[in-house]
Amino acid sequence: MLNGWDFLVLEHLRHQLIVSCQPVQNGPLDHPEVVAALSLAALAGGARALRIEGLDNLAAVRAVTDVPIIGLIKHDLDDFPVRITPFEEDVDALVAAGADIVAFDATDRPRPVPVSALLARVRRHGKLAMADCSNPADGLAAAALGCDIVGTTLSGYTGNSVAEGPDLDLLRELRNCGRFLIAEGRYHSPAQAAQAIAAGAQAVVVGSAITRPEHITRWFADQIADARFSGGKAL
Ligand SMILES: CC(=O)N[C@H](C=O)[C@@H](O)[C@H](O)[C@H](O)COP(=O)(O)O
Repeated sequence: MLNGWDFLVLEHLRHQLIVSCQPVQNGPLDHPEVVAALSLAALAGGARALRIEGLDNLAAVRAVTDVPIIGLIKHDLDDFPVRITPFEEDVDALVAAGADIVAFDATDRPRPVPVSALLARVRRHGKLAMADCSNPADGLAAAALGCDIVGTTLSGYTGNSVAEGPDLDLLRELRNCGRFLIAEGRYHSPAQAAQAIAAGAQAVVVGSAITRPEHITRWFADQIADARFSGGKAL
């Protein structure tokens, strides 16, 4: 059962845009002050909330805005494939740095700490829990455990290659999961974000298409290269 404040946070996000401000790692934008600036730019454009990775970035963004922040920490672990907020200590640190919502990997993959323990830790802090899922089974399991938010974040990222396009079918399969459903992952155009809402999402997270100019530039460059060589002959 949501408390009054959490209910208000989710109502604030209903059918709204959330922008993930996660610069390309070690790229020219990968600095807390730049993440804070990207966040303010996203809010100026109509984002209702932000998704921020890393404690320094989170603290820098918390210092400039009161909007809801989904916080996460990515680790590259030697022994486990899960990356997003795998440890209870990560939850504590994210809350201390200002996260309102804590996102963690909720896929059915080997992990150092069970999803239930991460959820319990988020609960202990009185914050909202977002389960980053990859398929219907993950989403339904996270919903049954009591995660407040189910996200499609990890669809297409648990196999050997990254899928093309957003997973609208997963939204359709989870639209009745009974939790606040967030579309996330490869929403690269406003039209696709609108399709997510039509497919049952209650909010949409967009990252790369807004805050990773390296990726956006590559999409343009690749399309132009395709046009240059279309039909097998150079223009
Ligand atoms: C798979 C994974 O680690 N996803 C991460 C989760 O926080 C981010 O790298 C993504 O940028 C984010 O999910 C937004 O997605 P997109 O950038 O496609 O709009």
